[in-house]
Amino acid sequence: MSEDPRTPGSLPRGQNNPQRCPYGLYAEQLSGTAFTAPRGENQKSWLYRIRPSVIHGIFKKVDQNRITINWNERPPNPNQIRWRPFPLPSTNVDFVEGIYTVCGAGDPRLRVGLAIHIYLANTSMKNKAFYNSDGDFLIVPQLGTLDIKTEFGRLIVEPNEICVIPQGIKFSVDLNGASRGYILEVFGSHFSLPELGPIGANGLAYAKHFEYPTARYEEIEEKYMIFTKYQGSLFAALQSHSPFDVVAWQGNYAPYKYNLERFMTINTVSYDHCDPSIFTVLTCQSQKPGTALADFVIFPPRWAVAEHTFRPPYYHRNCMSEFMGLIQGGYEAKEDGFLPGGASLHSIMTPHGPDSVCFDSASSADLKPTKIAIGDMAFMFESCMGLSLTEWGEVSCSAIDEDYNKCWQDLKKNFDMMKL
Ligand SMILES: O=C(O)Cc1cc(O)ccc1O
Ligand SMILES: [Fe+2]
Repeated sequence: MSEDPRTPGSLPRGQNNPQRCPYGLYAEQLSGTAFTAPRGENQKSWLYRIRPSVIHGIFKKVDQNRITINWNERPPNPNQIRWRPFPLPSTNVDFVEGIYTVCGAGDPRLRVGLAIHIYLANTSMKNKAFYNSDGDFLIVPQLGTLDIKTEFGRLIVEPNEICVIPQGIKFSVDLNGASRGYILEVFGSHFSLPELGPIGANGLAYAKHFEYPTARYEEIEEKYMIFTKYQGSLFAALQSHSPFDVVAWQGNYAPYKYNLERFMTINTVSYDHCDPSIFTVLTCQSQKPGTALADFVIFPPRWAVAEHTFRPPYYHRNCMSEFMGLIQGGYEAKEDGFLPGGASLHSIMTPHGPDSVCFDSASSADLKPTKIAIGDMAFMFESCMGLSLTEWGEVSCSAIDEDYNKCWQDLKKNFDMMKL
């Protein structure tokens, strides 16, 4: 619930849809779930705005090949994939012009699936707004601050913070220089906090630490270009006023941000390695109980105290897809090659795990309590879907590390049947 402080009393009292709204505003509902979704999942907001959203010109398709849902651009590739830091643009590029789809699966028309994008930009969006008709964006900035104007108010999101802009909500991004980051897009359902089970009522990400914007309208009678991603293609329509004209809003469907440093990390205090689901910040559930269409998981700074344990991530084959990125610092399973602004993809059943340097050092490390470096922040998008790489992701991004697979090849045979 939020009112622009310049217009007190702008939220109607006692009802959503008065015959005449305060200050001559228009009432508009934004539905984020079906009208009839169960109460616990139902999401909607009421916006009180200077003009209703419907006053816009005709949408025309934008000619571009960066954003896609064509998962057949490349043949399937079961190899381990690693990207060096994605190169920043050398010309002026704004946030929407700088989004490139790397991989994904499913179809926004069926409301099932996801896409992973990288943004590489350096210029503010001028009289432009974007909304995603296909699903929610979870944005992970790695370089540069995102100053995001949304219909619901302003969100300033820095590296080590994330934000979620749900389906349909218009936003515009101002940048203060070179900017790079990751976007997890989910089609068809929304992000929620994971269940805590035996952890109890406290732990992981606290609901109270999610920050929502305050209504802030602008009254600008100038040409605005409204972009939307609709069924995987980009469209643009012109209108003669700012879409950021919401004076007040109420409801539970709104953008938000979260500072990853607030995460209350839980892990072993005895022995062995917890599965990385213990670090889930947000989850977007599939239809299958307990199985995520996409989890957003972080690897935050923490104490490692496990006794008689190989502490780094175990060697692994997974029925899920694992896409990883690095915001800053390093990652415990890879001594080098996995760099801030880069990424890796370990697809369904593709073996992965610590590189040989990491294996050797962790197998003989002195197991005193150690702090996994302050400032490290790796993350994972984990999905039950098999992901297809795009042409950009596999070829034209020019960031593929062709030597990635070599990092495991000199893992030695240590087996000795005489030595227990
Ligand atoms: O590095 C990875 O692949 C992610 C990962 C981390 C971990 O601690 C355990 C399993 C796992 O897949
Ligand atoms: Fe894994």
